[in-house]
Amino acid sequence: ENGSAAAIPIDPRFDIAYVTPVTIGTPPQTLYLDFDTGSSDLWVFSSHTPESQVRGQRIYSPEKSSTAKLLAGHTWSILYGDGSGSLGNVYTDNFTVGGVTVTSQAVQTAQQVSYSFTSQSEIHGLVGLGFSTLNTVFPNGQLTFFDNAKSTLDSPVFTADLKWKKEGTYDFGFIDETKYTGEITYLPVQTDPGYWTFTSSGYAVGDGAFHPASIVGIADTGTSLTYLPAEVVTSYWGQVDGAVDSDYYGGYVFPCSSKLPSFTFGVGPANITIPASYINYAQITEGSPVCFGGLQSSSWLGVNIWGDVALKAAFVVFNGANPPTIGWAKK
Ligand SMILES: O=C(NC1CCCCC1)N[C@H]1[C@H](O)[C@@H](N2CCCCC2)[C@@H]2OC[C@H]1O2
Repeated sequence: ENGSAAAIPIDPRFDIAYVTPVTIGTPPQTLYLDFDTGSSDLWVFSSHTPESQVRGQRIYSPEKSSTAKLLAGHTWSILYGDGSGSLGNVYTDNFTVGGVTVTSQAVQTAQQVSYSFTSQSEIHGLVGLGFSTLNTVFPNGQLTFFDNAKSTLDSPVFTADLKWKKEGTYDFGFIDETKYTGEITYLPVQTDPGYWTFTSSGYAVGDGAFHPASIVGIADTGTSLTYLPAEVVTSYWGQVDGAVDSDYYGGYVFPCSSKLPSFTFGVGPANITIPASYINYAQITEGSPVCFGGLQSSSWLGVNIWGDVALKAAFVVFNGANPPTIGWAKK
């Protein structure tokens, strides 16, 4: 059975993250979760989360679900690249997204969440869509929703059609031809250690010359911005009046009034162009004349990350066949 579900920006001002409605248990409990191709744990705020750490989030209460089963002796603990994290225990239960149901999905219930989760009332947990090798459940790692659902889908794929300051969609099991233009270019995926890792064929700043290069990076729906090698982002921000790489603000900032070029990245023989407006990410604080860039350096990270700023410029196919591939199309 295929499915389709909304990807809703959690903030009307800028795209920090996108959440998608899911139902868990019997009778169904609806939560809004952050679908994250950069991790592989499905965890939720729950009746096990201390009240002091819950601030407006919906919670999953396994004790109210007739189909919930404790996965005895299993725990989990995850730390994300931004320093946020959570930990807890594990149930299995019915899990449905956009009409696709997995009847015994591992649902990781949070017993602790870090402050950045507590402070985001719109995110009620995460659905990891990375490879199941990254799952942190101990002693037995659990399968992602996609890995569990794959065999029931017409095709072992899911697609991301994220949008700038608008609601997009995640589709499961099929490729909706109305959501993109031209051809989809498929690239090989390196599945070790478990991210959707691919190699971009280069970049161009605005209308400038295309620079062939091999940029190895991960496609990460759970990361707001895009992080690329220093020489790439330096050449981009060098074209923006007043742009500086600020230790104070933790990245490239620029005068909100400055004109930004677009950014094009290669996908095989094709390319995707990120409009300048997507790279004018957000004012430092409400009303500030200082703006924070959507393109930042990955030099401190050790990995290049194609986050939402890049993904929302494309229609992206996460093909879970053997071997997996990733498809990119203009839209
Ligand atoms: O840590 C990363 N990415 C890193 C960013 C820095 C550079 C390395 C990658 N992604 C996380 C994201 O920040 C979290 N956040 C929660 C609060 C609202 C915004 C989303 C959310 O939880 C896990 C995942 O998504």
